[in-house]
Order: sequence, then structure tokens, then C-alpha cells
Amino acid sequence: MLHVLLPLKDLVAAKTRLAGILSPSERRGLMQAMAEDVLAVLSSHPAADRLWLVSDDPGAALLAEHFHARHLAERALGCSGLNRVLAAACDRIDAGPGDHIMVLHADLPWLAARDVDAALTRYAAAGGLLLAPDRNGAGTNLMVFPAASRPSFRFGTDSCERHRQWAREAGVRCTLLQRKGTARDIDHPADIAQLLVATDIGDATRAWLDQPGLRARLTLAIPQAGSIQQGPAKAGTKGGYGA
Ligand SMILES: Nc1nc2c(ncn2[C@@H]2O[C@H](COP(=O)(O)OP(=O)(O)OP(=O)(O)O)[C@@H](O)[C@H]2O)c(=O)[nH]1
Ligand SMILES: O=C(O)[C@H](O)COP(=O)(O)O
Repeated sequence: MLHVLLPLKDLVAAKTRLAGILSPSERRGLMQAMAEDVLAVLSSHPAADRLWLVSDDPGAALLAEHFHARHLAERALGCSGLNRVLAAACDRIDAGPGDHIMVLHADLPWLAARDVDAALTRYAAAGGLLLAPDRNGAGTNLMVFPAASRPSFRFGTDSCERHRQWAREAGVRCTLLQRKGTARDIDHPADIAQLLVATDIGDATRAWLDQPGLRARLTLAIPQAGSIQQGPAKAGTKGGYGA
């Protein structure tokens, strides 16, 4: 059985690195839209046997219900910080020894069923720990592992290398998956510039972008918009992810 864990920060605190170009309610709306798109892909994917939304957001229970996911409240786990919360969630979901766990982020508006297929095919062939890095190869946007061999979560700065380091230390084979759908997360204004010209993103994120006046305002506000920056996004300040 495959358990899929989607952590979602309280939406009022989401996407702080976009605070220079988006109002608090816009950031909330964007994060909610991206989460809906990722949940839509997962909830209709035949391999995702059990979908878990791990979140303390006040709307999380309803969101989970809408997408036939189970809701795991962070406060019920007795810890905080993404790394500790994910570890506690993995313990809480009652995965069997032969089960597998996928953890992925909710800010992946390009994610499609074929990306999930690719991740699972690669994982089925290689076993161990599968990691899908972000576009810079620095962050980890998706991971798959056996429930019986849970990695030490090291989200935060350079998490991809730190997850690889865990695998080396544990003697676990580690495979990297590079795909647009898993690599393109939304953290910085330059990522929004790519979103503005995208034709292949999820419906909810596209609807969010299509709010009256928003595209025009963002095109003016983001230096890269108009001359699309395909390269790495600038580094920014990340929140606390816990140990
Ligand atoms: N449940 C839970 N999810 C988290 C937490 N921190 C981050 N996440 C989720 O993990 C994923 C990756 O987080 P980030 O890309 O850093 O998103 P963010 O924290 O909204 O962005 P910034 O505020 O700009 O750092 C997203 O799905 C977040 O909602 C946390 O403490 N608890
Ligand atoms: O690897 C990480 O720490 C997560 O992917 C979050 O990174 P990000 O905030 O840069 O997306």
C-alpha cells in the first residue's frame, strides 16, 4: 500500500518569501490553489492508496474531505516544525511493514499524474530512497521510501544533499528524479514569473492567476516577468523546519 503525505502549513503563514509582491490574502489564495491542484492529481491517482493531509490550517479538514484524503492535525502529533511533524505523521498513519510512503510538497502547480507515475516506476526499480529535487537541486520536493525504512527528514536549507547524506550514512540506495512537474515549486518572485507564462499548470492555480488585474500587476512587479528567467531562482530566507 502507498501512503501519500502532503504537509500543508497554516495558510496565513504560507509563502512568506512572496510577501514583496503578494498581499497576505493573495498568498493564502495561491497556496490554497496549489494545494488543491496537487490534491486533485493525487486523489485521482490509482496508486495513491491512502492520502493524508497533514495540516493545522482551519480549512484543512474540509479540504481533505473534498479530495477524499484523511486529515492529520499537526497539533494532534504533539510537535512542530516540518521535519518533526513528518516523522510523527509517518508513525501515526499505521503503515504496515510492506507499505511505502510518499511525501510531497503542496506548492507544485506543474505536478501531473505522469510525474507520480515516473516517481513510482523509478522507485519500484531502484527501491531505497527516491528524491525529486527542486529546480536548483537544493530542496527536496518529493520523496518515496519504504515505511520500514523512514529517512531522517532534513527539510530546510540544501535538503536534497542532506537527504542523500542520510542515505549514504544508512547504506540506503538513493535515486534522483528530475522532472518539471516535481522540480518547479513556487518560492520566489522569479517562480511566479514562470507561472505567468505557463500553459500546463493545474486548474485552481490558473484560476487564481486569472483574477482580474493580477497578471498585469505581477508582470509589472516582477523584474523577470516579460523576459522569462528559466534559470535558478534566487536564494531566500527559509522558515524553521525543526531538527
Ligand atoms: N504541516 C506543515 N507543513 C509545512 C510546514 N512548513 C512547511 N510546510 C509545507 O511544506 C511544503 C514546503 O514548504 P515551503 O516551500 O517552505 O513553503 P512555505 O513555508 O509556505 O514558504 P515560505 O514561507 O516562503 O518559506 C509546503 O507544502 C508547506 O505548506 C509545517 O511546519 N507544517
Ligand atoms: O527541501 C526543502 O527544504 C523543501 O523543499 C522546502 O524547500 P523550499 O522552501 O525551498 O521549497
